[in-house]
Amino acid sequence: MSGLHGVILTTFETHKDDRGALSEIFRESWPTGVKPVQWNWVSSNANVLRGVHVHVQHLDYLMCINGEMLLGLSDVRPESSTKGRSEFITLKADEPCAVTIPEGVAHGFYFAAPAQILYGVSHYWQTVDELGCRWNDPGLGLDWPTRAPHLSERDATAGDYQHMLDAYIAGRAKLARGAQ
Ligand SMILES: Cc1cn([C@H]2C[C@H](O)[C@@H](COP(=O)(O)OP(=O)(O)O[C@H]3O[C@@H](C)C(=O)[C@@H](O)[C@H]3O)O2)c(=O)[nH]c1=O
Repeated sequence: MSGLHGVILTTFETHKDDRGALSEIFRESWPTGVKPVQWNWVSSNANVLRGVHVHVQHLDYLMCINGEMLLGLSDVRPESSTKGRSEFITLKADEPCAVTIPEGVAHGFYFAAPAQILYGVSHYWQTVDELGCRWNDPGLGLDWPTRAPHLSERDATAGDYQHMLDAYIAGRAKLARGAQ
C-alpha cells in the first residue's frame, strides 16, 4: 500500500509449474492509471542510486524483475492531498508487483545489490520532462540507507529541492499552455 495520492500498487498473479513461473505484468483493462507507450529495461550495479527525478508529464509503471530495489517517493504537487509527504517502497523480484508513479511525485531508485528493473512510461522520453534534485536534499524527506551512492554525472550535479519545485511548477504551467 502507498500513502501518496495516485501512487498505485498492482500485484501480479504468478502461475508456477515444474518449468518455472509466468505472470501477466500489464493489461490495458487493469486500473493501473497508466497506458505505457515505451518500456525501459534497466540494470544497476550495487550501491547505485538513480534520481531523484520528477516529471511534469509522464507517469511510470515500474517493477523489479531481478533482485530488489528501494523506491523513494516524495510528493511535490502543490494541490495534492499528500503534498510534502514521502515514503519508501521495497520492490522485490520474487514478490512481483508494479508501482504507478504519477507526475509530480519525485522518485529515486536505490539498489543495494545488483538488480534489474523494467518500467513503462505514458509518454516517450524527452529530456525536457526530466527534472530532478540532489538525492539527499532534506526537502525530499527521504533518509536513504546509504551515504555515498554511485550516481550519474547528471544526478551528482543536480540542483536543490526548491530549484526542482520551481522548475516543476513552471513546466506544468507551460504544459497547460500547450507549449511542451
Ligand atoms: C530514461 C531514458 C534514458 N535514455 C538514455 C539517456 C542516457 O544516454 C542513458 C541513461 O539515461 P539516464 O542517465 O537519464 O537514466 P536514469 O538516471 O536511470 O533516468 C531515469 O531515472 C529514474 C529515477 C526515472 O525517474 C526515469 O524516468 C529516468 O529519469 O539512457 C534513453 O535513451 N531513453 C530513456 O527513456
